[in-house]
Amino acid sequence: MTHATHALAEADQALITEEEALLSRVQQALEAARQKAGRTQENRLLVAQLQALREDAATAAEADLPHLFFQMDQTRALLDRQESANLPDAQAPYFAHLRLVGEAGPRDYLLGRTTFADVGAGVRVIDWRFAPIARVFYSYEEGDAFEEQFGERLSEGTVEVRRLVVIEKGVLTRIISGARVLERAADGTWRSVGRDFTSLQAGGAGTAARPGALGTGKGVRRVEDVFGVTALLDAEQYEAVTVESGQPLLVLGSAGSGKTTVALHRLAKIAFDDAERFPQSRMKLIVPEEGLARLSRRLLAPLGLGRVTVETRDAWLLATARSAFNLPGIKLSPETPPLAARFKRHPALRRALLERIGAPKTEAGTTLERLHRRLADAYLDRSFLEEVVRAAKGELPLTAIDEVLEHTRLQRSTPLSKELKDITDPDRLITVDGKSIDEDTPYALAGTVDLEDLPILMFLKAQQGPLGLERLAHVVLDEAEDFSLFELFVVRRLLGKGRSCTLAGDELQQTDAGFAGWPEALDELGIRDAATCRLQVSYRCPAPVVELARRVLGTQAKAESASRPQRPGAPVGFHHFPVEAQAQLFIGEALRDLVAREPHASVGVIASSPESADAVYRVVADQSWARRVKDGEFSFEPGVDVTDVGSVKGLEFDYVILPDVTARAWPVDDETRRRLHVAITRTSHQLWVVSSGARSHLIPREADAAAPR
Ligand SMILES: Nc1ncnc2c1ncn2[C@@H]1O[C@H](COP(=O)(O)OP(=O)(O)OP(=O)(O)O)[C@@H](O)[C@H]1O
Repeated sequence: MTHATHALAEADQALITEEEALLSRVQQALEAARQKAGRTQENRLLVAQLQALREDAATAAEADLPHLFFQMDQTRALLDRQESANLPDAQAPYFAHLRLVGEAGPRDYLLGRTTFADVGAGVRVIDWRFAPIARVFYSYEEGDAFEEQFGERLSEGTVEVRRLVVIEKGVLTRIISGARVLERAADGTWRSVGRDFTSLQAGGAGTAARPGALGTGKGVRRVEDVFGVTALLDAEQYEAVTVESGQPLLVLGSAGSGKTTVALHRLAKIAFDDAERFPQSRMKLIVPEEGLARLSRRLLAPLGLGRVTVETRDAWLLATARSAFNLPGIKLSPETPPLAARFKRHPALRRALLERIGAPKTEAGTTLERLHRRLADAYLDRSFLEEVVRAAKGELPLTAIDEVLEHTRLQRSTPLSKELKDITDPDRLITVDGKSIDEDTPYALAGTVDLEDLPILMFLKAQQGPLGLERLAHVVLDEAEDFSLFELFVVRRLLGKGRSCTLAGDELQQTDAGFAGWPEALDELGIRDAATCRLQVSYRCPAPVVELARRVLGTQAKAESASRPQRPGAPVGFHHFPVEAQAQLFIGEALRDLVAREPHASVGVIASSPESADAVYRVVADQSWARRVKDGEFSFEPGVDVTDVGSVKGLEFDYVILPDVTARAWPVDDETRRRLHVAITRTSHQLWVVSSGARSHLIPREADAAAPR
């Protein structure tokens, strides 16, 4: 490969030549290995089979051809898979180059996802999960002296070369060595560019960004870097990833500091180190929202963890309760009133309940029906409810009491079908619009159980004996601040004595009631001795976004827990309009313009509520790139997702627009502060805050001065 290398220093050119020669050597060695694998017994059979099918096809009747072609395709796919099994992907075989100089002289190592060696050719690709080479890569800089235990012996030396390399479709396109970044353009020429992690990730050219204009050039083109963030883990993240597999781990850090990244890479490392003890089928990731569940599945697959189950908290609770109570189905209430839900998740209830109800005396008393009746008796006891609200010390309003009482009464009432049992004509039990007679009436609640009650019922059952659940080898709870003590109690039962788990969380992103504090959470899980790490760098959000997010939190923001932004970035755009319709039209225009300029960008329009999201969506509904995302059903394709703050935990978008930052939608209270903070911190490149009428008082005053209109 030859290049015009204008404006490149000699040293840069030498570096490129060296890396290209290395890649070429690896590709040749891989090709040789592939061919050798192709000559194995099994492959010979497949090749023979393919040949026979080809001969059949030459003489077959036309009607038989589709079937024969199908078989040929399948055999060819099998052959491909066999040949490349356990070999690195030749299109992107590694993501880093390390040269260590020790007693035995210099030695090159390449870090990738699959180990491969051809010593004769001087090629050593090492799986990133393989210590100690990986430890040297993640923990030392170029030029550092290192000292690590390599098996039995202590190895010392210097890190002569530590480079990140991006290989796309078999072609080397970027080399990052310390502060030096070299990039290959589409025409094959190389140039030297400044170091910017975001350009590494998104591949954007980067243009001067102003608050009044949406777009920074980051979504112009897309780079499918198969190794993604694995190559970029910092030393402290790697330290957390490599915490011993049996040890419980709590990963803390502010929004976008890489908590999910660490938790998922830890899973990959554990599965690699001890596949027998930690088979994927016995590891589970539980997250509070559907959107994050979908994202996590996408992130797990390239880490080789496609068989780890990812469940939302609600789906997990229902499946676990069905199994604990041995029931094929549980009739859930369509929705728990917000204050009743908050009451049932509060730590004060966890403390008061056992005293009130006590353990069931016999196994017969542990059916869901009987336990639910006893629980409902407690919920119908006003003095008990008052005691819990008092113990909550202001975190539960007094009005929660009446809401719990009323809701429980409806749930314990006699179903309408029983009251109307004398009516024998089934048609008379259907309304004119075809619905069942109790649908959309308070009677629909009769005989139902709230989702929030499921962990409580399992907690009560467990006081009598085991829950009979299948044990898990490792559990990851992401957004762990959204799990109640009762839910953590059930997780503890799933883990049994193993205790191997990873909690990733940030108390400042707590959006579901019930967080008791980290010491209490660890106590409930029986892992008070968990290793704890606090991630220090905020990778997702540029500095202006981090600053706004901090200010929105008000006094809840704690200096000691703040991660520092890793890069500057576009200023936040504040846009205020007299009326809502103007704001919406403005957003519609800006989106059209942005998508035309940056077709590969991901944009999140994050409203305060589903209703508000519906209203904004109307202005772009006719555009093919606009999606109204409900219930977390994100596709993660380029384009615009119009959604609400209740669906975006753990997600990120290149551009975020908050379309309705009004005083009514975002009032001043601690919970709203945290919700707005979550919405703001979804931004990876640029944020716009749009308001109309009276702007939310959560937005600092100086924003007026910064506003471009
Ligand atoms: N060391 C790193 N270098 C560069 N980018 C990183 C690094 N670690 C994580 N990232 C990127 O930062 C973004 C945020 O990471 P991640 O989602 O893991 O953070 P989080 O702390 O779980 O966020 P949230 O609090 O919103 O759930 C992702 O795009 C991730 O790929």
